[in-house]
Amino acid sequence: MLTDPSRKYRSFPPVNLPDRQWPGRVIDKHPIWMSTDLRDGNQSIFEPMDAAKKMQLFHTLCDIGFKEIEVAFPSASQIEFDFVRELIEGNHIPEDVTIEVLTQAREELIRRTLESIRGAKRAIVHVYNATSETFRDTVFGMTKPQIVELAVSTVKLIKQLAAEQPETQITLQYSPETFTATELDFALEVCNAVTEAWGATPDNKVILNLPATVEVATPNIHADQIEWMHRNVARRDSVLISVHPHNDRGTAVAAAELALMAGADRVEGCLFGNGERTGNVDIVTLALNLYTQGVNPGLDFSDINAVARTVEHCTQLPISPRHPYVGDLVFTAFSGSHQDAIKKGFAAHKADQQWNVPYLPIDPADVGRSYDSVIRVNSQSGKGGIAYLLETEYGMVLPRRLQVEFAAVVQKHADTHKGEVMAADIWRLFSETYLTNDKTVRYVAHHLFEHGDAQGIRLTLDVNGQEHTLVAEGNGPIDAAVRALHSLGIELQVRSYEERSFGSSAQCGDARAYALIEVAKPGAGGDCYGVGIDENIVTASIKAMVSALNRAGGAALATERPHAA
Ligand SMILES: CC(=O)SCCNC(=O)CCNC(=O)[C@H](O)C(C)(C)COP(=O)(O)OP(=O)(O)OC[C@H]1O[C@@H](n2cnc3c(N)ncnc32)[C@H](O)[C@@H]1OP(=O)(O)O
Ligand SMILES: CC(C)C(=O)C(=O)O
Ligand SMILES: [Mg+2]
Repeated sequence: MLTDPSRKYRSFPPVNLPDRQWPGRVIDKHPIWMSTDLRDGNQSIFEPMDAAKKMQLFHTLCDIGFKEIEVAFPSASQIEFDFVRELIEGNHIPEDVTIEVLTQAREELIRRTLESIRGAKRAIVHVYNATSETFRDTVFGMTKPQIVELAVSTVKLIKQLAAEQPETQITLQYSPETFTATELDFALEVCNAVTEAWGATPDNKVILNLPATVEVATPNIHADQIEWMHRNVARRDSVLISVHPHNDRGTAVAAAELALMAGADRVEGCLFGNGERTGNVDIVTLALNLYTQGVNPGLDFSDINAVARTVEHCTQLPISPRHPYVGDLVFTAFSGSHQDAIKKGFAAHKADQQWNVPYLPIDPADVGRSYDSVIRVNSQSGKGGIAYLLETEYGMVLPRRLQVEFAAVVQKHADTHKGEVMAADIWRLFSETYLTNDKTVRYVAHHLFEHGDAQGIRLTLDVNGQEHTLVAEGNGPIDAAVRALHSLGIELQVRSYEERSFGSSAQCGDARAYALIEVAKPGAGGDCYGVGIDENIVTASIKAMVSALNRAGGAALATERPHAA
C-alpha cells in the first residue's frame, strides 16, 4: 500500500446543499421494493441460475411480498428470454406482481426485450446507459449531447414499440448508470430529457433509477445527491425516484436508508446483499431495520431461515454467520455479561410490551428463529448463559449461588476441552456433579413414619460400599434425615432449602420435582449445594441432602465411628 494514497485516490467532493433536509427526517413508511435477485443477483454468481432455480426464487420473492421483480436481461441469452416467456405463458405471475426486464440502450437488444414481454399484463422496461465522465470518454467515446441523444432516442423507440403491444401496460424505467459518479447537473439533464421523451404524467410515471453502480462516497453524500435530484427533477409528480445502491464501501444499507430520508420512493436490491462484486443493497436488512423501528416493511420474513436456504441453494453462495438478522450467530451470545443481560431481559419481557431485551434488536421469534441458539457457552461465558440453557433446555431454575458454584465446573471443562459447550454437555456435567448416585455416600432407600408430633425417618445409605440404616426423628423429613446422619458422626449444617417443580420444557423423564439444599462445608470451606430430583419431592429432598453431603466432603465428614442401626 502507498504511504500517501492521495497520489492514487482522490476524496469524493461534497455536494453543495447547505439547506439539506434529510438529516432531520424519519422513515415512517416502507418504500416500493424492487428485487433484482434474478438479474443483478443472477449476473454476478459463478453459475447463473437455470430455469428451475430462477422459478423457485421467483416464487419465493412473490411469497415474501415483492410487487416488482426484475426477472431477466432477456436479450442476454436464450435461457433468460425463455424464462420470461415461461413466466408469462405459464401464468406464474401473480395478479399484483409486475415483472421488470433490463436492456442496454441498443436497438436490437430493445426489440428483443420488448418481444420477451409480449402478452404480459404489465411490465417495467428498464433501460440504462452510463453517464459519468469516465464512461462517456473511455467506454462509449461520446460527448454529453450524444449521451443525452442516446437516452432520448432509446426512450422514443421503447415508446413506439410499447404502442405496438397495447395488451401490455408498460412502465419505463431509466437508469443513468454510474449516476453517483456523474456530474449532478448532467444526470439531471439526461433524466429530464427521458421524462420528457416518455411523456410521463402523474398517471403514467417514469421510474428514474439513480444507481450507485459503484459505491464511491460516504452515505451522506449519496443522500445529498438524491435530495438534490428530488428537489430539482422536472415533473416530480410524474417521476418515481428509485435508488440502486451497491456495497463497495460496505455502506449500501446506510446509503439506501439516508436516500429514503432524502426523498427516494423506491429501492432496488437483492436478498442478503447478493449482486455484483460486494453486492447490491441487502433488502432483508433494510426491511428488518424498518421493522425494528416499528414500521411495517411490507415484506414478510417470518421464516427467514427458509428464505436463506432457498437463496443459498439458488445462488450457490453461503450467507455469513454474522449477516444481520439471518446469520447463524446473530442471535447468539457467548460472552458472560451478554448472556446475563439477555437472560434477565427475557425474564422481564411481557408479551404485550415493547421489545427491550438487551443485545437483541429484534425478537428472534419474529423472524422464525428460536431462542435455543441465543445463548451458547464457551470459555468466555458466565453463569447467566449456563443457567439459561439449563432452564430453557431442562426446565431447571438454579438459585444464584448455585449458578456461581456450577459455573466454575463448566468453566473448568471449557478450559480443558476448548470450543463450544453444548446444552447436553452442561446437563451431563450438572448430573455428574450433583445428581449421579455414585459418590462415597449413596442414597439407597428411606421410609417416613409419624411419632407423635415428630417426623421419623428410617434412612438407608451406602457409605463406601457398606450399607447403614439410620433412624431418627425431627421436625420434618430433612431435619430428621440430618439428625439420622448424626449416628454416622456427620454434622451437616443446612443453610438453605428449596423445592421446585420442573418447567414444561423439562427433559428429565418422569421427574417432576427437584430439591436444592445448601450446606456448610467444614472449616472455612464456605457453602455448597446438593441437588436431588425425583417424582416424589421428599425423595428429591433426601437425595439433595446426600448430594450436598458428598459435595461437602462425603464420608470424610464423619468425626466419630459410625454405628449402624
Ligand atoms: C451495471 C449493470 O449491472 S448493467 C447490466 C450488466 N449486465 C450484463 O451485461 C449481463 C448481460 N449482458 C450480456 O449478455 C451482453 O453484454 C449483451 C448480450 C447484452 C451484449 O453483448 P455484446 O453485444 O457482446 O456487447 P458487450 O457485452 O461487449 O458490451 C459492450 C458494448 O456495449 C456498449 N454498451 C454497454 N452498455 C451499454 C448501454 N447501456 N447502452 C448502450 N450500449 C452499451 C459498449 O459501449 C460496447 O460497445 P462497443 O462494442 O461498440 O464498444
Ligand atoms: C443496470 C443498473 C441499474 C445497474 O445494475 C447498476 O448501475 O448497478
Ligand atoms: Mg447494479
